[in-house]
Amino acid sequence: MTFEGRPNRDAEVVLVGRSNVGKSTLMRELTGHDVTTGKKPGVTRKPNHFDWAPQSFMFTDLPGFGFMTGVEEDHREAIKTDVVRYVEDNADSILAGVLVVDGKAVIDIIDRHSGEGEIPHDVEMFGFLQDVDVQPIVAVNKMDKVDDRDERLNALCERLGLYPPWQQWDDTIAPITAKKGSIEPLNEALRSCFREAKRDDLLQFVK
Ligand SMILES: Nc1nc2c(ncn2[C@@H]2O[C@H](COP(=O)(O)OP(=O)(O)OP(=O)(O)O)[C@@H](O)[C@H]2O)c(=O)[nH]1
Ligand SMILES: [Mg+2]
Repeated sequence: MTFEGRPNRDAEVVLVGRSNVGKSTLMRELTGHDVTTGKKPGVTRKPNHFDWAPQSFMFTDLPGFGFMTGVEEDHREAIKTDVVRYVEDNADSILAGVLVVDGKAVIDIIDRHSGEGEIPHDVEMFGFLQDVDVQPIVAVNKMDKVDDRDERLNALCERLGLYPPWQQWDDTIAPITAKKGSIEPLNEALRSCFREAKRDDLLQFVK
């Protein structure tokens, strides 16, 4: 099963990340569209596309990978494979891959999965985006729950192979609180990405 029914757009920003990190909540903030969000992981099972006819641009909220209650291991792997394939197949039109992480939990999750021969999902996805030449932007969400902000963000940089301090990566590391609509660092990173790609026509899509 691969995702079907992708609208034909020549510029796209995708949201990827583990389940329950707040991708759909962020999507709602970015687009102003009502998106289904939920307390239970695994709410989004298929890509949600948000486009603006007649402009050839869309945001796509991809299903979460990683742990989901009530979802079999096989199915979880299948979702991840589909997400990877989606990004590979459409890499030419994807300007940025927004990797959404839970700022409170991400370090523990990465460290727990950093065993021998194991690459944590988030680290793997970050590297994968770079491999397929899609600009990675890490939206570090749920910052409202984080009190040691700088330490957290520096630790995340280290895990992703970026030299701290995090402040020098403001095109890549965007601390946000999607739930409260506080996403300006991400908007700024997206604007910078669009300018870099000589797509100033897309600036209208990030407030
Ligand atoms: N504290 C806090 N909670 C948030 C924030 N953003 C989202 N949440 C909550 O996190 C939960 C999951 O949000 P979703 O947007 O459904 O997460 P998702 O990544 O789309 O989840 P899947 O569709 O399962 O992959 C919800 O209970 C949200 O209210 C935030 O900035 N701060
Ligand atoms: Mg979702």
